[in-house]
Amino acid sequence: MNQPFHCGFVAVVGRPNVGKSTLMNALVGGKVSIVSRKAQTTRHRIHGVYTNDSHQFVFVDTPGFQTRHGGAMNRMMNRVVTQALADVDVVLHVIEAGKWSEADAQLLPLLPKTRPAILVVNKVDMVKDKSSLFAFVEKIMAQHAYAAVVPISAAKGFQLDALRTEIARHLPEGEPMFEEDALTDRPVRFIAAELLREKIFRLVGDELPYACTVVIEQWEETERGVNIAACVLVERDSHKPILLGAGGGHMKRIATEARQDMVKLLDRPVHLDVYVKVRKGWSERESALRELGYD
Ligand SMILES: Nc1nc2c(ncn2[C@@H]2O[C@H](COP(=O)(O)OP(=O)(O)OP(=O)(O)O)[C@@H](O)[C@H]2O)c(=O)[nH]1
Repeated sequence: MNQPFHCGFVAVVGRPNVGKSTLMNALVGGKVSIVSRKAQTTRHRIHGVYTNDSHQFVFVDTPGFQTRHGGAMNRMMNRVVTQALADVDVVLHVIEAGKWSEADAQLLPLLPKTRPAILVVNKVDMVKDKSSLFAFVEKIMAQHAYAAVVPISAAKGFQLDALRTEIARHLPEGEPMFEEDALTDRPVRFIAAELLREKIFRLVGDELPYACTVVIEQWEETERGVNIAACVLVERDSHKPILLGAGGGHMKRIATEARQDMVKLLDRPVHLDVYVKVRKGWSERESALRELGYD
């Protein structure tokens, strides 16, 4: 007799920069959520989907939970985290091996009491003395009734099968929700916008990316390929020249690298035009955020 199929939602939470996006991409096996060295590059809930013979895992990536900075943007981000946890089958609480901070502890009260949470200790490749991890993990396990603890390295692909097996134990019986080869339920144009935003994060100085968002203004599929017009919204007039760089050189490099990724994503030639517009105070106005698609 065939085994029943299992399918469920898996939330990935953790303070900024612990490696949530890297982990989700490694588990799903495709580039879905953007990865960057800077904190808080993920503003959206993103579903990544992984399907094998017996299980479908639907991953929910969340923004880094944080309380350090005020503002409408952060209130909204923390609300997204809470919402993401309310309706899932299992939660992965991702932390960094050997590093437990106040920001990690602040997530504990948000972990659902009625749903299993797995403590995922990432970046174990960075720890020389692995035996030191026992005492580290023990202290954290005492603070929440975790269903399991799995040490991993998302970047090196270490112990990912063990983690999948542990997650699978908590997925309920049910038919698959997505096509077998689906990576994400987000439209490709959203991912294309994220690819451009990722390049801004990688190539522009420290503060500016936090004041940027990307809106895809035009998306035209032709026989020759896809024509895309993207607009980068910035907070202040002074941001514009920084983003553009001397003679527009900076933006040219950002657009070139983003276009190369878009070609890979769409598997077709891409023509990309990028504009920069100033829209004052966009990150402070929740209504403006909604308008721009940050629900
Ligand atoms: N050494 C090591 N570095 C890792 C590992 N996993 C992730 N990283 C690095 O940690 C940094 C942050 O990774 P992200 O995946 O962007 O972290 P995140 O938690 O999604 O960050 P936010 O979007 O800010 O919440 C990146 O530079 C990754 O390359 C790992 O297993 N080992």
